[in-house]
Amino acid sequence: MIGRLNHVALVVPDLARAAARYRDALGAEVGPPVELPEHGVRVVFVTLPNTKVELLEPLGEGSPVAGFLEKNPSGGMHHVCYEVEDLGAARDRLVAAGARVLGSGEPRIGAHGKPVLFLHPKDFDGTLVELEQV
Ligand SMILES: CC[C@H](C(=O)O)C(=O)SCCNC(=O)CCNC(=O)[C@H](O)C(C)(C)COP(=O)(O)OP(=O)(O)OC[C@H]1O[C@@H](n2cnc3c(N)ncnc32)[C@H](O)[C@@H]1OP(=O)(O)O
Ligand SMILES: [Co+2]
Repeated sequence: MIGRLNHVALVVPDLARAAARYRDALGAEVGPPVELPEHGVRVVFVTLPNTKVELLEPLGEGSPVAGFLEKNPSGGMHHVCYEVEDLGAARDRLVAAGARVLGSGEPRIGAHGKPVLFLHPKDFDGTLVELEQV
């Protein structure tokens, strides 16, 4: 069911500083900051030859990553995103297996303009999993 690793997401305390570090120290291809108010994050995509890194910082009140940053003030790995061909079928299979789909359970449009869902970290050994339909 899951396919390619679409991205690894890192929450950082200072997005501009983290982006500069990836660009200047690591020589990576770093995009501009993008605000996603509907998801409560500001994001910078780092494009790698085989996947992407998503640098995230909280945006606005009630950001879903604010709690994570409070618990991890230096930042840390936040989630992984796997690609699936049929998000609805994936959701149904996961729910039938007892996994918890976060939010309303309905797909939302993510940062790449495609439908995404999140699965509770407690159901995947402490890792927040995002699924993106490709
Ligand atoms: C979609 C746009 C973009 C894209 O790629 O397209 C993004 O990826 S945006 C990413 C931001 N959006 C989300 O993360 C949405 C899904 N996340 C959530 O619904 C919450 O963050 C949730 C439910 C995972 C955690 O909620 P909260 O921060 O309020 O923490 P809790 O105290 O309720 O957590 C319960 C339990 O889970 C542990 N936890 C929390 N976050 C993570 C995490 N990222 N990785 C692993 N574990 C996590 C937390 O420590 C608690 O554990 P406990 O042992 O009970 O202390
Ligand atoms: Co993501």
